[in-house]
Amino acid sequence: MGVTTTDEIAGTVKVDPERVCELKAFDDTKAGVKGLVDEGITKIPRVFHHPPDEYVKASTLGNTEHVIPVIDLANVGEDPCSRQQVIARIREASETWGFFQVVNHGIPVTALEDLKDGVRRFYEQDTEVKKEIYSRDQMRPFVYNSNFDLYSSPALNWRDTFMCYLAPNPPKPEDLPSVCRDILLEYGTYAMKLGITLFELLSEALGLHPNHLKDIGCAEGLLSLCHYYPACPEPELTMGTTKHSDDSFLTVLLQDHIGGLQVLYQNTWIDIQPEPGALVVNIGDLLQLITNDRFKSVEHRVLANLEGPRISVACFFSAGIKSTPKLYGPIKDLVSEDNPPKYRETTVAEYVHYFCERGLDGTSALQHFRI
Ligand SMILES: O=C(O)CCC(=O)C(=O)O
Ligand SMILES: [Fe+2]
Repeated sequence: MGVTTTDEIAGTVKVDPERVCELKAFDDTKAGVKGLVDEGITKIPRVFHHPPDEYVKASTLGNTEHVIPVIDLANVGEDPCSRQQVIARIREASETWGFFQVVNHGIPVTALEDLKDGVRRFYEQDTEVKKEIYSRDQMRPFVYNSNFDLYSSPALNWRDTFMCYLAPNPPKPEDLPSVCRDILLEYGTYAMKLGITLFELLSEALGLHPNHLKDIGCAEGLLSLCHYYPACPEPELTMGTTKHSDDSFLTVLLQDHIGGLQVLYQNTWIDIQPEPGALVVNIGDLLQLITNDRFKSVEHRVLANLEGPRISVACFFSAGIKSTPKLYGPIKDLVSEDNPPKYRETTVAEYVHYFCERGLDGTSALQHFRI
């Protein structure tokens, strides 16, 4: 993994030793972005500066016409008529926005609140306790650090994150911090159940057998990322999360009331308004790949905010990446002579490795796999 920055004049990529020192000094504090805020800084370090963005914000256009759909899953199990309506809305959202929100999704609202509280408790515990576990060792069952792509991305994000795999092998309770252990494991069980329901509905939306996506392993692996976006003294200079699409098949995201999550639609940033009790669902790159571009993995980002901290939990459904040598390419039933495969086959491990090595640089990893 190289340490690079873009030389704007020559348009080439070069190593900047001063920047490398700044990155290392920040990493060595092991206190993350929250540590900077706790110190009381009023100007953000230059490694967090992002170039100005080229797209328009819908909110600045006064545009209320673009609203990501909120879909009620209350009766999908019992009533065939409402199931068909839900499937139609999911199909439309997945083909256009790549995003929708769900309510009455089966996860109790108390569990969502408990999870956000647990994540907050983790970040707001004593810094010395957190320093002990701050690490970039991806082999650990629980990995806490700031900016997974610290040494490869062109600009840092105003965000700290911890991650753990909740499936196929849930972590041992003793491998998780006691402040959020029980709720993380409980949420993992709920998220998996919801994921299976969503893959059934998505399979039907594609005209496939309801079990198709589950049977090919789309829900085998579940990775959770728990983000903490501290309040930022200069939010207009940086980003909470750089523009990216997800490397999963599907992502289920819990966001709090602060807002700042935006989706790119026709060169315009559309806000995903926080909806109490709702979960945000988005199509990932791997689902776009196996549906041969029918479902869209859409770029999104998170703005830095003045009022934070903002807390979110993203659950990524993928194959069990460490184990499976299985190849994924466009599903045979979805291709034809008129619609030939647009992607070569890949393993999930290869895809995720390529995605993570590049870091969030604002471009899509999918292009690399296009035929
Ligand atoms: O924090 C959020 O709302 C989104 C995070 C995200 O996009 C991700 O983890 O991939
Ligand atoms: Fe994402």
